[in-house]
Formats: sequence, C-alpha cells, structure tokens
Amino acid sequence: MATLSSTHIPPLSPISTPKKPISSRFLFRSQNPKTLSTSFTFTNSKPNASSSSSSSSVSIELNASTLREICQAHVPEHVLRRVEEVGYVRPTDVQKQALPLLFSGRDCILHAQTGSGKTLAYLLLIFSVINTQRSTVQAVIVVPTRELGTQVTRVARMLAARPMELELEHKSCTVMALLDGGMLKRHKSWLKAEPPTIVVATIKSLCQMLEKKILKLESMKVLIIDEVDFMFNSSKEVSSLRKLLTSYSSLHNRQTIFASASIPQHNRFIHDCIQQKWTKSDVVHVHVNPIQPMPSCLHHRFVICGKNKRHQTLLSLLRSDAPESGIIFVGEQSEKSKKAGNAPPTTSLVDFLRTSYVGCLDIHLLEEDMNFNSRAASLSEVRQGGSYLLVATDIAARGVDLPETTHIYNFDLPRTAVDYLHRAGRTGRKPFSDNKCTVTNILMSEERFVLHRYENELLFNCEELIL
Ligand SMILES: Nc1ncnc2c1ncn2[C@@H]1O[C@H](COP(=O)(O)OP(=O)(O)OP(=O)(O)O)[C@@H](O)[C@H]1O
Repeated sequence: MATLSSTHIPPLSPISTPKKPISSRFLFRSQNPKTLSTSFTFTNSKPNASSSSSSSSVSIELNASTLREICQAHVPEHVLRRVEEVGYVRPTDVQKQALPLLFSGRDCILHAQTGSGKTLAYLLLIFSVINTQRSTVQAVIVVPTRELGTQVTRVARMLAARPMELELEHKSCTVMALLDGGMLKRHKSWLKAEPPTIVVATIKSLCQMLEKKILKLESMKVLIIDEVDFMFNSSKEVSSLRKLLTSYSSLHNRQTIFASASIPQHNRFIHDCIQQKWTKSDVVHVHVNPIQPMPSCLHHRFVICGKNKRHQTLLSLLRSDAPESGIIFVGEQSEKSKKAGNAPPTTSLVDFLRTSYVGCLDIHLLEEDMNFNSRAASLSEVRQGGSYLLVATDIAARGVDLPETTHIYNFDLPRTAVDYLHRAGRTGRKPFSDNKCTVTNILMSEERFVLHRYENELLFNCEELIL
C-alpha cells in the first residue's frame, strides 16, 4: 500500500493540463483564489499530487488488484457480490484511483476518459454511505438527460438488488428516477409515503420537487453531478444547479462529486468550486490519463465527399465496414430548414437507410423531437435487440452506454472538440477489451481544417480513407 500525503505540496498548478487544452465553449467565473485543493493525475497508475493543502493526508491503495480488495471495508457484502456477479472484478484505472479517495470522504472531481467506469465508482461510494434502515433521501445523482438517468437508475437498482433471504431481514435500498417526462404525480405520492434512499434526477424535475418541498435534502450525504461541464454549460440548467449546490443543501453536510470525461479549464473550475462553495476547499481532482483525453482503442478516419454524396458515402462505408453495431450522429436541423418545411435530416437518413441498406442491422432513431416514450422505446429496442444502427443527434452523445457499439459515424461533424470526444466515446466501452473500434467522419473538403483542429486539441490522429 502506498501512502500519498498531500501536505507541503506546491500551490495548485496546471500539472494535469494536456499539452494543448480542450477548447471550451464556457468559462467558469474565477477570482484568483487561494485553494487548498489537491490534484492527483494518474498516468501509468503513478499519482502526482499538487496542492497547498493545510494538513490533509490521503491513503491510496495502489496495489489492490480487485474491486473487492478496494471496497471490502466500505461496501456491504451483498453489493460486492452483485458487483462480481455482473462481471466487475478488476477495477478500471479510475475506480482504482478514485475509490480510496471517495471512501476517505473527500469531495472529488472525477475526470477520466469516456467509458472508463466513473458510474460504478460513484455508485460504490453511495452504497458505502447509505443506511437503508432510514427512510430518507441519502444520495442524489443529477444527470443531463432522461436517457442517462434511466441508465444510471438501472445500474443502481441492479447493484441494490438483494437475494430473497436478505430481502426479508433488511430493508432494501430504493432508487427513484425523477426525470423529465416522468410521472411526477406518482413520484409525489411515493416521496410523501416513503422517501427513496437514492434519487437519480434531471435538474429541472429535481428542482420542481425541491421548490414544492415535496423532496427534502437534509439527510443527503452524497451529491453527484454527472457530465458536470455539460450541466454548467447549459444556460437553462446553471441557475438551478447553483441553487442545488448552495441553497437547497450545504457543502458541509454532504460529500460532493463532479464527474465528466471533459472538464475544460479544469483548474479554473476547481477554483470556482471552492470560491462558490460548491465543494469543500480540500476537493480532490482525480485526473486519469490527462495527456490522452481520447481512449486509445479508437481508430479515427475521415472520408471527403461532395455535399450531395454523403448518403451514398455512408452506404459504401457501411457495406465495407459491416459493423457489428453502430451509431450515426447527425447534426440538428437548422431553423431555416425547419421553416422551409424540410424533413429533419435524421428522419431522411433513416428513410434512406431503410430503403437502401441491405444488411442484418436494425435501424433505430433517437432525437430530442421524439416524445419521451418513443425515445425510451428506441433505446430499449437497441439494448435488447441484436445488432443495430442508431441514427441519433447529440442527445445520445453524453453518457449513453451501449457497449456493443463498434463503429461511430459522424454524418455531420460535431460543433466542438468536446462534442467530438463524447460522440467518439460512445464506442470502445469495454474496459478490458483489446478490440479496436472505429470513428469515421464524413466531410466536405472545406471541413478538413475543423477536424484538424479537433485532432490538435484532443491529441489524436485521423487517417484519410479513399473509397
Ligand atoms: N470494473 C469494471 N469491469 C468491467 N466493466 C466495467 C467496469 N466498470 C465499468 N464497466 C463497464 O464499462 C462501461 C463504461 O462505464 P461507464 O458508463 O461508467 O463509463 P463512464 O466513465 O461514465 O463514461 P462516460 O464519460 O462516457 O459517461 C459500462 O458498460 C460498464 O458496465
């Protein structure tokens, strides 16, 4: 066991900044603070720490080779058994490095590649602190979309399930999904009758319940904000998020965890966390693979074609790649095109593929404009069925975990490097697999420089494919 002390370490410096930082669409307001936070950056599993911490000391179990070894003293046995039953035996890097810090009670910024297992890390923390004998909300997980909320709820319920014999002896941990488009009336009755132990919520639905005082957070021990950069980047969400962090609950009574694969200008964000009292001043920044934001199992390609040839180009790619399963990302329809009465590009593409693509992949659609039931049906068909091609907007780009996806196609280029990172990260989601997954960009020649910029910002190489 290696002990890493964060005392007498130089002031917070950008030790974990990639050579070229990911560009940002947003800025966190910052006031030149004197921070006490600690940054741990992990490359090849060797941590470095940077901090001006007062006297905090953190023990890190670097030699543990199983999740059981890391969690044994903290997580109930029935949860550990479930973890093993579903096949989580070896910890991923972020789990290995973050769990000891999380169990020590520190506020934490979990900053690790897409598909690296951040969800399991924060759920194991939650299971280590909740007391199922108490009927109060003890953990809240805030997510940006209904789709991610449903997914996190599914994993939390799967871990919480007890064998029948224990079910009779102990009260179970209950997990409520409080998501936009849900049946809030039913949730109100549930919250009044017997509050759940864990709430997974979108910020809008959560704040509705808090404003009406139907949900209370006085017993909340852990607050997780998943996809934190996305949440702070959305003007609709940011004021509710600030209220949740500072008015509806107090940083002193809870452990606060922020998670994302992309935290642009992270040092500034850490400063703001402390200044704005979103976290305690000894918040830890766990940054795994800081100089390689993109998972190494991804192979990036691009094809150049004319504007009117994109459908045919995609078809040729699908024929030559024969993907096991894939996601095709399409940009949002412009207001001008909507006004002109054109069909959305997603629907046109789905129609085109259904008539032209001859293969064994089921074709599905996921976009914001679908109603919540159709969105849920689409994702659940994708999860249950065999091989799929999912045509989606960026709604599927954050957090959605479809591990069978082998290919990503950017039918339209994403708007930012951060968006590229998250779209690409919908594949390569099997932590210990050696399989290479492919991300292919369909470009017009004048867009090449944009992709080049993303390559520089995210430090990856994209190879040209000539069809
Ligand atoms: N220890 C583990 N062993 C094997 N598989 C794991 C382990 N931990 C997580 N996974 C699997 O890895 C995949 C990715 O995990 P998760 O969704 O938590 O990634 P993430 O870090 O939150 O990614 P993103 O930033 O894209 O949201 C999931 O399919 C999950 O089941």
